[in-house]
Amino acid sequence: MGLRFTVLSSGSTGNATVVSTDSASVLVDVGLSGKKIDELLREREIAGQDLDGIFVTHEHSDHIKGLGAFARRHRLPIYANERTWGAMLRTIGEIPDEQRKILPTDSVMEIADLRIESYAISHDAIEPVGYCFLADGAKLSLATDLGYVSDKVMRQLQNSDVMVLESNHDVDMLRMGRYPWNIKRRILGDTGHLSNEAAGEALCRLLTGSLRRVYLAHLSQEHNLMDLAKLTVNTVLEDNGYFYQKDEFALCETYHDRPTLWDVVK
Ligand SMILES: Nc1ccn([C@@H]2O[C@H](COP(=O)(O)O)[C@@H](O)[C@H]2O)c(=O)n1
Repeated sequence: MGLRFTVLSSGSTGNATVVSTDSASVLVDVGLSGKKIDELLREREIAGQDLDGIFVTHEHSDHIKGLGAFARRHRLPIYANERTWGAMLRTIGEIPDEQRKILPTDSVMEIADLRIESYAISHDAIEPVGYCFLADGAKLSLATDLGYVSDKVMRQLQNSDVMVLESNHDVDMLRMGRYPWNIKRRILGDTGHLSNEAAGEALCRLLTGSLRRVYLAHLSQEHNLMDLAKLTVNTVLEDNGYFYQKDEFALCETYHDRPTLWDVVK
């Protein structure tokens, strides 16, 4: 079946994504309780102990809430860079040495036929990363929790077939919303979260030959709506002269309260 994935949950209430090939299966982040992740995996006919490892993007609780319990229960290796390990150790509890794996930022590793590339992103965590997954000539890129898309990130995301891209908020809804000003400033800043417009602008530079689907992710439940996110991204694309046919490219949804269907990347 080739490279495939399901976003189990997306948003500030918890993030987790499964990426699989016929020979490897990994989880990116465990932002829900270990019990809930097991339940969602079962729904997708995956057993926790069959995973080959967990890749951590950063230490914020919506990405590591269930990490310790889940990894210990299934004796899974956890991959993160050294500074992220340092930042999350006190919250995830004791992890046996054999499960602690250091994956430096901007490095590449392979598990069976799955190639995993980590890349640095701009977010207010100690050393946050995104991941690209490649197998069978297909590329899936995960890009959430980033304040802006740097040229380096842009180069990393090039030639993706499918992307999971942050579209956190509508700027006007956020500005008028009830969050305290310091949190609004954080979200809008360079180490915060991508707005719908910023996601659209990034896509203008990424909508090249191979990109077929983009899953809008990490939507705020306070300051966004899926239809608004899609409309804004499409408007930015059209304003910049990017028009596409429905059979060429699609904007897809992720959810905070249910998994996406399996997507076979290519
Ligand atoms: N009281 C709050 C609410 C949210 N945050 C952080 O803001 C970011 C965006 O959150 P959404 O739920 O609106 O997507 C996210 O990083 C939250 O953790 C906060 O710090 N305090």
